[in-house]
Amino acid sequence: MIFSINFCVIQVINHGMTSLFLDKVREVSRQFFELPKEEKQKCARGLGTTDTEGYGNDNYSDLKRNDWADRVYLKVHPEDERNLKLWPQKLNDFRNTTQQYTECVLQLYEVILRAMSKLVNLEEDCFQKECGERAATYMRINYYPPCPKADHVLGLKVHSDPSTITILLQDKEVEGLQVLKDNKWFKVPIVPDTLLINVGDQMEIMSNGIFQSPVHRAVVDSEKERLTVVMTCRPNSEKEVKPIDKLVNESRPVLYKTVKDYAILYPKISPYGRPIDQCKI
Ligand SMILES: O=C(O)CCC(=O)C(=O)O
Ligand SMILES: [Fe+2]
Repeated sequence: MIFSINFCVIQVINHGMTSLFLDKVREVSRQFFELPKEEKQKCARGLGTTDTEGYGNDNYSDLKRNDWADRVYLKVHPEDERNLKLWPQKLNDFRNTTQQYTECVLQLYEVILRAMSKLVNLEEDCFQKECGERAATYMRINYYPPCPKADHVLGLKVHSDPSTITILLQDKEVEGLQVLKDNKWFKVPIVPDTLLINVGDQMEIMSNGIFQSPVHRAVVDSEKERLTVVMTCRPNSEKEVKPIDKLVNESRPVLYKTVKDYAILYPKISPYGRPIDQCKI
C-alpha cells in the first residue's frame, strides 16, 4: 500500500481492485442515471425508512441553491440493514457489483483505519473499536450533468464529510473535486486507478483534531458529464463518539464534545461548511 498524504486527502494505489473492476463499478453506477425517470423515481428519497436514503438531491430547507447534480444514496453495510426497496430493480449487475465493491471497500477501510491508529501510536484496532459494532457504510453516487453556466453553480456545495473516512472513486476523465487549503481551492488531479481517501469529521473528533477533515467541493464542466462513487464509512449511529482518551493530555486537552448520530444530525444544523466547528469546546 502506498500513501501520499496531503492534508488528509490520501490517494491510494495497490488497493487490490483492478482497473477493469473499477470501470465496472462506474458503469453500473452510470446505468442507474440512464434509467427512465419512472424507474429512478421508484428509488426516490422518502419512500424508504429514512429520509436521507434513496434517489434525489439533498433537501435542506435553507439551502439557497441546489447542487447541480443528480444522486442516489444507499446504505450498503451492514448487509441486513440495506433498504433494498430503494435499490434499482431493473439493473441486473447493480446488486452484484455493489456487493463486491462494498466488500473490497470494507477491507480497504480496515487497512486504512489500522494504519491511522498506528500513526498516532494507538492499538491497531482502536479507531475501528471506537466506531462500534455494526458500523455503517453508505454509497453515494454523484452524477454531475454538464452545465452551460458552469461558473455559476456547484456540483456539490462546500462541505466536509460527516464520516469516519470516505473512499472516493473519481470519474475516469473529468476532474471536479477541489480541496480548500490556506483559503485557496486546489484541484484534486485524476490519478488512474487510485482511490481517494478523505478524512471525515468523526475521525477528526476521535483523533482529537490530529487528523482534520478537509473542506471540499465539486465543480462542474460546461461540456462533459462527471460521475463519482463515494463510500462513506461511519460509526454506528448509537455509538457515542468522542476524542480517544490516549490522545488527550495536558498539552492537548479535549477539543471536541461527545456526539451521537453525528452524520445525520450535524449537517442538518449546519448545511454549509464544517458542521464540526459546532462540536469544538
Ligand atoms: O464528486 C466529488 O468529487 C465529491 C463528492 C463528495 O465530496 C461527497 O460525495 O461527499
Ligand atoms: Fe464530500
